[in-house]
Amino acid sequence: MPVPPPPLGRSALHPGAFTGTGVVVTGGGTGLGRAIAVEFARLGADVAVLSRKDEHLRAGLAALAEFPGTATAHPCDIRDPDRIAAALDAVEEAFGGRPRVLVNNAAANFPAAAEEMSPNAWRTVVDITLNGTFLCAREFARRHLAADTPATIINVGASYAWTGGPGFAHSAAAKAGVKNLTESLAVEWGPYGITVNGLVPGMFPHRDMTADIRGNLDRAHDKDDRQPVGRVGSPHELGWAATFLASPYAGFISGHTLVVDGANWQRRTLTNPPVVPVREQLGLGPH
Ligand SMILES: CCCCCCCCCCC/C=C/C(=O)SCCNC(=O)CCNC(=O)[C@H](O)C(C)(C)COP(=O)(O)OP(=O)(O)OC[C@H]1O[C@@H](n2cnc3c(N)ncnc32)[C@H](O)[C@@H]1OP(=O)(O)O
Ligand SMILES: NC(=O)C1=CN([C@@H]2O[C@H](COP(=O)(O)OP(=O)(O)OC[C@H]3O[C@@H](n4cnc5c(N)ncnc54)[C@H](OP(=O)(O)O)[C@@H]3O)[C@@H](O)[C@H]2O)C=CC1
Repeated sequence: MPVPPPPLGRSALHPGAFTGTGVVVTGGGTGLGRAIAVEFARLGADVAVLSRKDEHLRAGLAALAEFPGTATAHPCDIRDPDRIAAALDAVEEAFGGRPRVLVNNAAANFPAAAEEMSPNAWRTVVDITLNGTFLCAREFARRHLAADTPATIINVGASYAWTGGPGFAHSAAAKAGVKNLTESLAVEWGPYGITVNGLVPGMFPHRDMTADIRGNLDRAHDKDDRQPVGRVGSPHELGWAATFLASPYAGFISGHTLVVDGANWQRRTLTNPPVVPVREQLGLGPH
């Protein structure tokens, strides 16, 4: 029997747990990033949203408006190290100090058969998802290393980092890189008080999903029944996991990637459903 989560608005951590703490969420104006930003704000954090599009920056600010902490939003393409540095300067000015938490949530993805993918399509997804994550982590950590202040980084991943992602070869390879990067950085920066963890969402439908990913998911009308725990996730559950990982109660957790997916990715048998070639899944004709 599926067990529903506590409702939106509840939290395991105590009210005010993040009061006075600055949190940066890349891609925090939409979908899961916004849900993560909101759960930090609910616990009193000052929250900064970084993303490219004005409409997403405004959506992030609107979602954060009801909470007491400072909310700020800054245009930034995470592929550009100079723009990341400028955005973090602006965040520090808005907060009156360095943010202690970075959530590397922004990513890029679209379904494509590997043989149809243009070199630029591959580069774009890897550049945003893996290189952008590294560049944000690097700039954020350099500031804390220079100031000798503790910090925590959460890198949002995907479970096809372990399994491969047919139809999403670029994103799966980039997310595998993100998981591996998480492990390297946790060891490199641990001695300086910086923890680095990964956070992997499973099936969390939300209204900001890009049309082609939603289109793929919408083909299954019984999504709850397809999850081992009998239901899909609610975005605020991912926010709870992020706030836990950034809390003092997770201070001894570093280099770990936490999968929040109701055990869906471990669901394999020797007789999986019949193989449907990716071209067929994507509605492409023969080669
Ligand atoms: C088949 C099985 C179905 C199973 C379904 C399960 C799916 C689960 C997956 C869950 C795991 C991960 C999820 C996510 O990561 S969700 C996050 C997705 N969100 C976003 O991607 C938001 C941001 N995205 C974007 O901004 C754009 O979509 C883009 C990634 C394209 C980046 O924008 P940018 O402006 O920088 O790039 P361009 O538009 O200039 O495009 C660059 C090249 O990429 C080619 N391209 C773009 N879209 C497609 C497409 N849909 N198909 C093929 N190629 C594409 C584009 O043509 C450019 O290449 P060229 O210059 O060679 O033309
Ligand atoms: N939805 C799901 O079921 C799953 C999601 N994930 C992961 O969860 C995270 C959030 O996904 P989700 O909320 O669904 O996706 P969304 O498409 O809603 O959000 C992606 C965000 O990334 C931002 N972004 C994209 N490119 C850049 C860039 N170059 N610079 C700055 N910001 C950028 C976008 O903002 P803007 O366009 O304004 O730049 C957008 O807000 C991602 O890391 C994704 O890979 C993993 C597994 C499953």
